[in-house]
Amino acid sequence: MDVESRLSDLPAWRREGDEIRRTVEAPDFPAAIRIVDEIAVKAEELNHHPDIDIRWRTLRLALTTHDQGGLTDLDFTLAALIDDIAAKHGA
Ligand SMILES: C[C@H](O)[C@H](O)[C@H]1CNC2=NC(N)=NC(=O)C2=N1
Repeated sequence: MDVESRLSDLPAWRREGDEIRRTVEAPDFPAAIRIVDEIAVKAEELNHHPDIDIRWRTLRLALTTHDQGGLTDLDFTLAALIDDIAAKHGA
């Protein structure tokens, strides 16, 4: 897996060890929760779940594939979906 080349298509994400991470700044707290709610739907569809830290309107998201011991295609697929959801909510 060429992580750096996959990340070049996802400029909001950066690698931190075995994870990729991004911050999402929502317009307000309700929007942040709506973003989390939509991410939850995709996470269930993919059976792949981000770590999410919610602080007022700031979300910190981390993706990795624990059961494969590192980053996989699923992490980059979910990252792109999260970007779409965030953009749709003005984040
Ligand atoms: C049993 C089930 O497939 C695993 O627990 C899945 C669920 N969602 C997951 N999500 C993430 N991010 N990493 C995993 O390794 C993972 N494993």
